[in-house]
Amino acid sequence: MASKIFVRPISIAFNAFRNYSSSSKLVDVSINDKTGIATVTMQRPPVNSLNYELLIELNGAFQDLGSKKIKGAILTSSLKTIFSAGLDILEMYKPKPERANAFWTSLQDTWITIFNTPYPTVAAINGHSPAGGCLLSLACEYRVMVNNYTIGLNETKLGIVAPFWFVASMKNTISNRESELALTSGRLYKTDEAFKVGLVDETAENKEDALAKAEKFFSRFDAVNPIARFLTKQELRGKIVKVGRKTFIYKIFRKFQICMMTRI
Ligand SMILES: CCCCC/C=C\CCCC/C=C/C(=O)SCCNC(=O)CCNC(=O)[C@H](O)C(C)(C)COP(=O)(O)OP(=O)(O)OC[C@H]1O[C@@H](n2cnc3c(N)ncnc32)[C@H](O)[C@@H]1OP(=O)(O)O
Repeated sequence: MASKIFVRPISIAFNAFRNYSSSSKLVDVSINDKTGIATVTMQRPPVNSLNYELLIELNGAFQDLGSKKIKGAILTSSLKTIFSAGLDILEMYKPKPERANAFWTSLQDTWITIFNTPYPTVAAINGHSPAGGCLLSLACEYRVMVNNYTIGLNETKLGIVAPFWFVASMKNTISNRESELALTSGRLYKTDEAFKVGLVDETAENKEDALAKAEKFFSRFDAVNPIARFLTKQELRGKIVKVGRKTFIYKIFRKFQICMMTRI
């Protein structure tokens, strides 16, 4: 894993991004050849719920962008009022063990990929973003959210337990105290409330405003060496990924979750 992480920022320097655009069924990726900014758009109506196929496409999209010379990537949604409704409930209802295993692996891989990108990332949250939707945005480095929607890790309200890497992602963004209050109560924050606690970094009037603010974020790094930037990001985020990926506790927890899911 370490070699993969260290090779990427060097390889991106030798790849061009010009005129890149790719659209699969569930995810659209476009790169603006003037700004070098990529936009990854989830497009799985009605609510962008995260099933195995969407996660695989998302993971692939963010991984592919690692081999292009981009300034940064924005994650957003094609839907009018939903960023993502979180994990697809149908994936968790009486799944076959193999599917459940593949699903959980794809979720964690996607989180790790986005959390670890060598390039800067922003979530332009243009709609509701509960649970797994919130997790995706937390994996990005910066969040801009359109007014009057909701975001948060509401798992306890659903009677389920957020995996500890969901919790770690929240604690990487807001204080331990606020995370405890939010997670134990399953709180969904309105945009302005999320802004007050730092769960989102900026608010926006609409999607266009959110995209414009997201683009502006990347200019902070105009005078920053991209490799130094990435290694610093790794220094700050690496431990969380290691805990999420490797520990014995994680493996036990995953078995427990899959076991629970296959029994419900
Ligand atoms: C289930 C037990 C598993 C136990 C496993 C143990 C542990 C695992 C923990 C893992 C952590 C979990 C993370 C998650 O992400 S869980 C999912 C949490 N998501 C939510 O709570 C969101 C639920 N949805 C909503 O709040 C709303 O739908 C909305 C996103 C705000 C949109 O509202 P609105 O625009 O009014 O649309 P509708 O409510 O009418 O929904 C439209 C159709 O979409 C279907 N839908 C909604 N959410 C989901 C979803 N997460 N998965 C699949 N389908 C979803 C909804 O049923 C409607 O379908 P219909 O048109 O056919 O009725």
